[in-house]
Amino acid sequence: MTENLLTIHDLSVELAGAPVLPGPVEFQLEAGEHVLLVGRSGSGKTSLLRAIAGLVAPKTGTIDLEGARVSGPGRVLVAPEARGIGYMPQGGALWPHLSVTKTLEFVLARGGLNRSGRARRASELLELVELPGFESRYPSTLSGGEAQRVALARALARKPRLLLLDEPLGPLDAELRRDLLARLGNLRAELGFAALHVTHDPAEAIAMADRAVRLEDGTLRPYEAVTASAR
Ligand SMILES: Nc1ncnc2c1ncn2[C@@H]1O[C@H](COP(=O)(O)OP(=O)(O)OP(=O)(O)O)[C@@H](O)[C@H]1O
Repeated sequence: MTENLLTIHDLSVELAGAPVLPGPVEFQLEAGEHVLLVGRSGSGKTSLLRAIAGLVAPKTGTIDLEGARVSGPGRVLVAPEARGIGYMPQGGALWPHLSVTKTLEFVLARGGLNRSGRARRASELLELVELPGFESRYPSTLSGGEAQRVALARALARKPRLLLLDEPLGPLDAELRRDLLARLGNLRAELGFAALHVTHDPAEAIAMADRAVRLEDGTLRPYEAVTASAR
């Protein structure tokens, strides 16, 4: 039996008076499901992820996680760090002044782990993304693919039930894209998180996804064309 993880109803988002996600967005995600999110540049994909993460309050509508209301009109009811959500923003957005280990430990500290627990979990995470030995490296010294893997480790640090991926393959070359997609698929099989995955190239990722949806004119629709043709 499938278990509902995320329910979005009548959602719209405004920023400084601009309708960044006009809505109304209706969406449901099952536990463990991997859904691709496509849409033109500026259609509001990042704004949708930020609303789900709790980084921005809805203008209208509601967001529920496992049946509990986490956002309502004008209100973030559950803080981002208490949602059990991992967020990999566009471009990775690593913190330039923190080493790889400090980056992971910072996130883990907010999850309440003590010092030795943080160190242990940080090294487990680096094993997971196959970057042991990178502990004291700074973002400016990492390749694009290494930086994406650190961003993935950071998003997974607190064992999220939902991973939000905003174009995780970014400007990577074809080989690195395949490598990161395979890594994501393996991690999901092992850890069981659900994923909402923004991509400009759904054909590339559809094999690992359960379905695709398209954001257009402020609302979400099934994206059958790619789902059907790529299978
Ligand atoms: N802080 C802001 N203030 C005003 N408008 C904004 C702000 N942030 C984003 N927008 C606008 O909101 C719309 C949606 O932006 P969003 O980043 O959600 O789109 P997107 O679908 O993720 O785009 P892309 O594929 O290019 O990343 C865009 O028209 C953008 O210019």
